[in-house]
Amino acid sequence: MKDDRTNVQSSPLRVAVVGTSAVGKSALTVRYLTKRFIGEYRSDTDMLYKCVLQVDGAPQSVEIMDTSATCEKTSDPYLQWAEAFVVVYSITDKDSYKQAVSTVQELSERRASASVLIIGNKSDLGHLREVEEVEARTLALTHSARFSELSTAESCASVSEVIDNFLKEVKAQRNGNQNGGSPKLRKISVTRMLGSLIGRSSPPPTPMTHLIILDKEERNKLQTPLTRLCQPCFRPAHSLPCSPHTAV
Ligand SMILES: Nc1nc2c(ncn2[C@@H]2O[C@H](COP(=O)(O)OP(=O)(O)OP(=O)(O)O)[C@@H](O)[C@H]2O)c(=O)[nH]1
Repeated sequence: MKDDRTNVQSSPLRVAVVGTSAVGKSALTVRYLTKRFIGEYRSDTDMLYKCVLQVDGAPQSVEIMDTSATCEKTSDPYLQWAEAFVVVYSITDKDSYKQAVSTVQELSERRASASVLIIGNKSDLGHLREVEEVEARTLALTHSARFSELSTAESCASVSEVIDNFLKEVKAQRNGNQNGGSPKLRKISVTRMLGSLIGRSSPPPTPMTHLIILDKEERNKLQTPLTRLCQPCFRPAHSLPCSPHTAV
């Protein structure tokens, strides 16, 4: 389906970036969208980036949800919202890998048709390695997922290549086109600069790829009718709010 005014495919590719705290989800997302590596980010809220990318030769709306790991609750909202998942762990953190394994297994069971990319981040810290590459590669093979080990901090090119190719596959899968297309993607438009995702102590990057932050109204639109979400962590609140947050 196309929007005649913009010639942009109107139904966005929705990608959720998930993983435990401090594995580099925000760094990875912002690195991909802006080419910049920024050391510290706010970690108490989810960020939704809306942009238009050139995917496989055509402009394509893409929404990337950088999830916050502040509140360890069910991933249900993301399971329902996204059609593709980037599961991030740190090669220096075995627990983060265990959580990635659990997430990938859950995706296999509940979203079998979703595209999954597993990223082992922080490969520049090989001397602190706790997760062997072969482990994660085997996990990916077992679940028909993509896998890459990389350093968001050191290699912008790797981040771009891996996610570009992933988006191309997501789009191809949606279109039922198994042949894929050009791996070279180019960002062609953006909507708004986002400086607020960066911690107060960090200077804003300028210029940067323009992004949109997920505001409360937009966040609520992602909510299924029967699901109450904890605000701001955007995970379901059951009998109690997700401490220390307040249910909406
Ligand atoms: N050495 C190294 N550090 C990294 C890399 N990527 C991210 N970091 C650092 O890891 C820390 C956590 O990065 P974030 O992007 O905030 O991690 P996150 O997964 O979004 O964390 P939450 O918001 O808590 O869920 C920061 O200090 C980053 O600078 C990397 O490739 N190498």
